[in-house]
Amino acid sequence: MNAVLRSITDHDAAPLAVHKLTHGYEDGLVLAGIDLTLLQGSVLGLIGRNGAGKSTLIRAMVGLLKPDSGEARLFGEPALKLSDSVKARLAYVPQQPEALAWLTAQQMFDYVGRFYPSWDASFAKTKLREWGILPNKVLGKLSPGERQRVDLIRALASQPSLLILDEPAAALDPVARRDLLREIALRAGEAGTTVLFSTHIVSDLERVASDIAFLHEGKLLQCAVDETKERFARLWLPASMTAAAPSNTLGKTRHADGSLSLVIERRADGSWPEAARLPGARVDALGLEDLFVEIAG
Ligand SMILES: Nc1ncnc2c1ncn2[C@@H]1O[C@H](COP(=O)(O)OP(=O)(O)OP(=O)(O)O)[C@@H](O)[C@H]1O
Repeated sequence: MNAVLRSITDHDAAPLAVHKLTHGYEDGLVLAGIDLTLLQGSVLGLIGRNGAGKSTLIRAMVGLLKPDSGEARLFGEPALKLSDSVKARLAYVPQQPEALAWLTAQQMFDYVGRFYPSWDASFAKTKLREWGILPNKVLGKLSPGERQRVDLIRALASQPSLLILDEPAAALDPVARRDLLREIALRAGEAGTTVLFSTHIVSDLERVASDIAFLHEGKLLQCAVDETKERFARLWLPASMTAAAPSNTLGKTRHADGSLSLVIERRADGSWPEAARLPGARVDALGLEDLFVEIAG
C-alpha cells in the first residue's frame, strides 16, 4: 500500500493537509498515521467499511477531535486552532447534525448567515423548497434525513472554499443526491471549491470525485479516480503458482480450489509485477467498486 500513498509535500496553505494522524479509542487504534493532502479544486471521495474510521478522521480534520498524535491543517492553520477567517471558509456537515435544534431552518439560516461574508440567502431559500423542507418547522422536529438536508443547504449557502461532508448521500433521495453531486461538481469546477465527502456509494465517486481515498485498517490509500482503472488490476493465479505470488499486495483472497486472487499495482515503469507473467496467470480489469471490495472485503 505504501507505494500508492501520496507523499506529503509542503502544501502549507493547501485547503487540507493531514500529517501522521493517529487516533484510537478504548477498543483500539482507528487511524494509524494518516497522511493526506487536498489541493484547491479537488474533490475527494472517502470510502471505507462501516466503522473504518471515516467520521473519526473527518472530525479530526475539522478540529472537533484532538487526535492522539499528528495533526490536520486547514489553509495552513492547525485544525484545533482555526482563526475566524478560516472558519468562515470552511463548511462541515456531520452525519447527524444536532446544533440549534430549537430554531426553524429559516431562523437558523438568518442567524448563521451573518457569520459568512458570501452567504447566499436566495440559494438557501430555493433549495429548502426544492428539497422539500418546511422553512418554519423547528429543526428538532425534523427527521434525521431532513435535518441533514438543512445542514447541507447551510453548508452550500455559505459558499465555502473547503466543503467537508460526512456521508451526505445517507440523507438524500436519488433526485436530491444527483442535485447535490451536480452542485459539488459545479462549485469545484467553477469556484475552485475543494470538497471532501465520505460515502458508501461508489458510483457517486465515479461521477464527481477527482480523487478517491480508501480507509482500511487505519491506513489510507489515495489515488486519482481516473488512474485507478489503469493502475490496479486483479491477478488470478492457479493453485500451482501461488507460491510465487508477490507478498506485499492489496486484497488477497484464497479460493477453495487453492487458487489465489490479489490486487496488483503497476510498477513505476508501467509494467505489472512479474507474477502476472506466470504460466496460467490471468489479469482482469478492476472497477472502483471491485477495487474497494478486493481491498476491504
Ligand atoms: N467516541 C467514541 N468512543 C469509542 N469508540 C468510538 C467512538 N467514536 C467512534 N468509535 C469507534 O471507532 C470506530 C470508527 O468509527 P467511525 O464512526 O469513525 O467509523 P465510520 O467509518 O465513520 O463508520 P460508518 O461508515 O459506519 O459511519 C468504530 O469502531 C467506532 O465504534
